Order: sequence, then structure tokens, then C-alpha cells
Amino acid sequence: MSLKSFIHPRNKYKDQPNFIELSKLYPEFQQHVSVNLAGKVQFNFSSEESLRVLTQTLLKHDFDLDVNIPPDKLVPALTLRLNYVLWIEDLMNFNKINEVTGIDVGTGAIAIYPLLCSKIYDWKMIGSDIDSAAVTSANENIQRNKLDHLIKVIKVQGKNIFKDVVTEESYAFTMCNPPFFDADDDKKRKKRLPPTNAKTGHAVELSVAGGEKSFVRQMLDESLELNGKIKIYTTMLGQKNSLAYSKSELRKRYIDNFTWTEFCQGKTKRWGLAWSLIPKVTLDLTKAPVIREKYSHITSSKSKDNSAPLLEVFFPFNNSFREVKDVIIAVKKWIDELHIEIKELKLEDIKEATYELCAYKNTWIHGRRKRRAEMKANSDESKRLRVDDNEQASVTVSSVDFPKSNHIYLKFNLVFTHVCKISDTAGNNHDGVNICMILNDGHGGKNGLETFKQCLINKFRLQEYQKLNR
Ligand SMILES: C[S@@+](CC[C@H](N)C(=O)[O-])C[C@H]1O[C@@H](n2cnc3c(N)ncnc32)[C@H](O)[C@@H]1O
Repeated sequence: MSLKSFIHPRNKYKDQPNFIELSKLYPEFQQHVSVNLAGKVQFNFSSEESLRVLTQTLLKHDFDLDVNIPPDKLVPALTLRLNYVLWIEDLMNFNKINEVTGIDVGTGAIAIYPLLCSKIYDWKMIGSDIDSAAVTSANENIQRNKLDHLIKVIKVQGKNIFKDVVTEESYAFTMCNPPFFDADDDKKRKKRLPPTNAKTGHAVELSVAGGEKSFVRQMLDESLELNGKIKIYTTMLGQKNSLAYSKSELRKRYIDNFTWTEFCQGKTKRWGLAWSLIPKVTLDLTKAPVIREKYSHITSSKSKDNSAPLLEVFFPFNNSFREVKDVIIAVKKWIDELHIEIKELKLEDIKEATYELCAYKNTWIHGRRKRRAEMKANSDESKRLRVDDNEQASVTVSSVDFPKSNHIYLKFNLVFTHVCKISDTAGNNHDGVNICMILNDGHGGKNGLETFKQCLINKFRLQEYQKLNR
């Protein structure tokens, strides 16, 4: 699934650049573009050289930056980099920070973040890197673009992350695209699916002992020592589980002034984490703007990709159901009756009630027929059947094992969210609960989830509310 709608709204690469126009303007770029028999423009994203030329061309065309990316060095994906820069801009604006000096930890061979930040916003930037070749190349790029009055690059030893860089009294922010991989865990890296685009960069840029989790942990510890000297600490994260890990590390250190966002490009997702040691009354990150795919805390952690089918039902409040709790109790009772396993998920940061459900067979459709068959089969009277007047009436069982089999029919999440003022065609407003169903697994697939949704609607007679303007 394309994550285009989650690209930052001010990102100029929300729509693909016009390759024809670029090839007319930049002869070097033209060599990497071809037109197929159907007249469609083709660009070779799997060639490292083509990606390098594309990035250099876009930096020139869109930012007037004349950049040289040395062979074997990481070619920065511009959409992701811009998402990060634009989020930093949001954080600066939200917290009304006008005098900006930023630090880019691990700036790399072209100092992409300092170049963009200085060129776009006139911010002062300091870049650091442990790699001498990267520092030399970064300095050349900065001088070529006459930005050395704004950007300084420091070669560091790598023992400390901030301490060798921080000399002044105060900085607005730090940013970092840390090496993702654990240097000792190269096997895992090789096992990963090959990327759609060519892989660029070499080991020193991409790996560090302990991987990005350990890098972030060190940043957290050093930030505690530096305290408010840096107003906002931020980092990019390349792996979803590093986000959960880093949030728990923040909490362990009693830092609750933090937030996170998502950076999307094509089918790739990265995460941004920001924290501050300044009290929330002065600088509150928890209310700052973020971009998060709806329910992504569930979809990407449990499903194989980010495209898990997602269905929604609106459950209005009435005399019997006055608050979210009442709806949850009723739906859970029905789920128990259907012999679906249910457990509550305690998710950090997530206020909505979230449950994980697992059905080993479809117990909700053709209720009557199934019950008759079951009644015949289970004539031992330990089971008592109650048929209610709804089509998918429930089976009440006094003591019975869940019908487990090796094959899961449907595994899905239910998220209950309070929603206000849903208007109907007559202009009446309804308060109620949005029940979101997200498929995780199971051979029942999307159809199985669709039938569950329909049975839920029928069971609680919610038909007329499903077309309301949400
Ligand atoms: C993934 S690259 C990021 C490069 C660039 N910022 C970008 O986004 O394209 C990580 C960079 O961090 C540098 N690095 C690794 N450990 C470091 C440390 N302790 N301090 C500063 N830089 C470090 C590497 O040399 C490499 O250039």
C-alpha cells in the first residue's frame, strides 16, 4: 500500500517529480530516463547510480543545492529527509523557537540535513560524524554551496554523541538518522527482503554496535546530563520496535515530555521521536503536530505490512448505552457467546480501548443452522443453547473449551473510540463509539471480517447509523 497520504503536507515530493521536465533541463539526468513503447517514462530506481543522479538533480532543481554524493556513500531518500526537516520546522513553530541553531548527529557525506535546514530556513547548523571521509566530503559540499557561514561540521571520536559537539549555552534542537543495524548482527540484515530501490551506503554508515536502540539509549543518557541546554532532542528510527523500545527507555528515565511521528515515502515508513527535558509548562511536545497513520500502532505491529484491512462500525449512544464502557461490555459479552478469544491490549500512549480477538472457526454466520447441528452433536446436556430473536443469535455454554484448531480462522483487533457529533441527514447529531476492526491473520481473511462486521451491525441493530457522515 502506498503511504502517500501520510507524507508531510508541505513536502514537495508528495507527488512524483516531473521526470520529463527534469530530463529536458538536466542532460546527466536524461541518461537515466527512458520512454517505453507505450510512451511511459521509466526511471531505473534499482540502479544506485540513477538514484544518485536523481537526488543530485532534485537538490539542484528544487533547492538550488549543488551537491556531490561520493560513490559508496548513502544516497539520501529526499522525501523521507524532507518529512523529518518539515517536522522539525513544525516543532520549532509550535514551541515558538525563533533563534535556531540545530545539531545533526551523524551528518554523513553530504550533510543533507544541515544543507536543507540552512538553505530553506537560514538556520545555523552543526553536523558531526565519526567518519573522516564523510566529514571531508560534507565540508566540500557546504563550501561549494557557500553555506559555511551557517554550517560547521565536526569530526568526532564517537565515544560521546553530544558532549564533543555542544560548546555553546543553548541549542534549539538535535536531529539524527542513526545507523540502523547492529554491527554484530549482519546476518539479520542480509535476511531482510531486498529493497525496491537500490541499496546505497556502506557498513560504517549503516551499522553501529547495538544498533539504533543502543544509539538512542546513549542519546537519552547524554541528554539527561545536558538537560535543557538543548531544547528538543529528536531522532529518526528505522524499525518499528525501536520506537516502542525508545518510549519505554524514556519512561524509565521519567521523561514524559515526548512525542513521535511517522515519516512515509512510497511503501517505506520510518519514525521520528522527540523529547525535551524542559518542563511542559514552558515547552510541551505532547501537543505538537504529528503525522500518524490511523491505527498504525496496531496495523504495522501485528500484520505483515501496513495494508491490513480495516472496517468500521458506528455504535450510537442511547438509553441503554450511555458511555463507551456500556458498549464495550455489551460487545464483549456477545464475543464471549461466540466463543471468540478476547484479550485486552495495553498499548502505550493509546487512549482507546483495544482488544485482540482470535476465532478458530466462524461462529457468527448461519447461526441457527449451526446451532441445530451443534445441538444434535452435543446432546450431553452440559451445554445449554439459547436462541435469541436475532439472526446470529448466541450460544450460551456453561462449560466448554474454545473450539481451538491449528488453523486460526480470524485474528483481528477491535478498537473502541469515543466519537462526538456525527450528523444524520436530518441534521441531528449523535454521540457514540467508533468500533474499528483490523485484520491481523487467519484464513477467513477480509471476507471473514466483513461477515463479523455485518453480524455485529445486525446483532445490535445498527444498520441505520452506518451511513452517517463520520
Ligand atoms: C545512516 S547515516 C546518516 C547520514 C545522513 N545523516 C543521512 O541521513 O543521510 C549515519 C551516520 O552516522 C555516523 N555515525 C555513526 N556513529 C556516530 C557517532 N557516534 N557520532 C557521530 N556520527 C556517527 C556514520 O558515520 C554515518 O555517516
